[in-house]
Amino acid sequence: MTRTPVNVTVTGAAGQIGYALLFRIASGQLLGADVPVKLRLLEIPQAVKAAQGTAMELDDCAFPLLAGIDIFDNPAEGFAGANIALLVGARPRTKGMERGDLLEANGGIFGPQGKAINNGAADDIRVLVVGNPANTNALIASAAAPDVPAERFTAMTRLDHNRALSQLAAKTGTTVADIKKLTIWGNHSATQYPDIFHAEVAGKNAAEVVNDEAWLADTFIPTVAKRGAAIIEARGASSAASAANAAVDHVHDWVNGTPEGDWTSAAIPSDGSYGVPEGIISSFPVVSKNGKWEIVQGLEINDFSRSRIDASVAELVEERDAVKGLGLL
Ligand SMILES: NC(=O)c1ccc[n+]([C@@H]2O[C@H](COP(=O)([O-])OP(=O)(O)OC[C@H]3O[C@@H](n4cnc5c(N)ncnc54)[C@H](O)[C@@H]3O)[C@@H](O)[C@H]2O)c1
Ligand SMILES: O=C(O)C[C@H](O)C(=O)O
Repeated sequence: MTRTPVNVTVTGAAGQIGYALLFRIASGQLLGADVPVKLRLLEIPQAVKAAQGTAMELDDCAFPLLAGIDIFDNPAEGFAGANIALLVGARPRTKGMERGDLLEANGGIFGPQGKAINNGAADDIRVLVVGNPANTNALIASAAAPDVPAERFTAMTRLDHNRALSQLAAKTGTTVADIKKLTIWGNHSATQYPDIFHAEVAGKNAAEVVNDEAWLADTFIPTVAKRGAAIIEARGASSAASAANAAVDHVHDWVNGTPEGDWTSAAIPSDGSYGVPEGIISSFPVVSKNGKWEIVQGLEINDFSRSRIDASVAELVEERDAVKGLGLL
């Protein structure tokens, strides 16, 4: 093995997404079958022992691409030299907690982590925030890292994208491989807007194939947008393997590029495209070229889509203003 290993930092490594994610990274699915990785696991002190247990299991898999595992309980060490950072660990909402409390608690995590990334990560650092509220946590981390280009901070809506692919395939009697150019717009929350107006099913316009606006408004959109809650209800815990899978998809495509003739969805800093205020970390239709996300331009947005994009973006603006009010930006 001649290539220098890529340093991948994973926060919340002892959590349930961490458990589903680390083995996929170590097996080569994140970056490619010829790319060695070094894992840097960041946890809170109380969870370090559990992270050590996971590291023992990683060792026991004897992954040829896994060049090392280190475990840390402080961000400065955890992000030192990181090329890829997956920010999974977050403060979950607990009983009686208001939205503002949640944003503040997460500010206490993502602010210091952003600062540590700013001070110690590698120059080519790429950050994916998975921990909720993911878009705004990414904004907080980015604001704390003024020396890192804002475009390197992204949040995950790939799980929503994958959920939408599956729902549309089921409705149209096709497979996800037949579907292209689907988009998730806005926030990774119940206001998100899964858009099929530019999507294709086996080469035909998806909205025309479906031809059922009631299904779109009353079944498809709420099913995708509330899927996270439905999984919590069914499993008694939030999605883990599917979230880990989406994180692998996001980083894989960011680094290696999206397939020709298709696009995906990712929450990236807005450049003002499609009327989304500049700087907000919002989900868009994106392609990755030469290791950079680019927003797909020139799509016509109909009234049905416009009102839904605007509603989700308004929620992101509210979250941004709330964290600004808390002095986190
Ligand atoms: N964006 C998405 O699509 C998506 C999907 C599913 C879950 N999520 C979110 O991902 C997050 C993690 O989910 P999970 O099921 O793995 O949760 P979990 O509770 O099983 O694990 C979270 C882990 O994070 C750790 N942690 C907490 N604070 C930390 C800090 N400051 N530094 C490092 N580690 C820290 C905890 O000790 C814990 O081990 C949650 O916020 C969840 O809502 C997002
Ligand atoms: O953890 C959650 O609240 C749900 C999660 O974001 C999901 O979409 O599955």
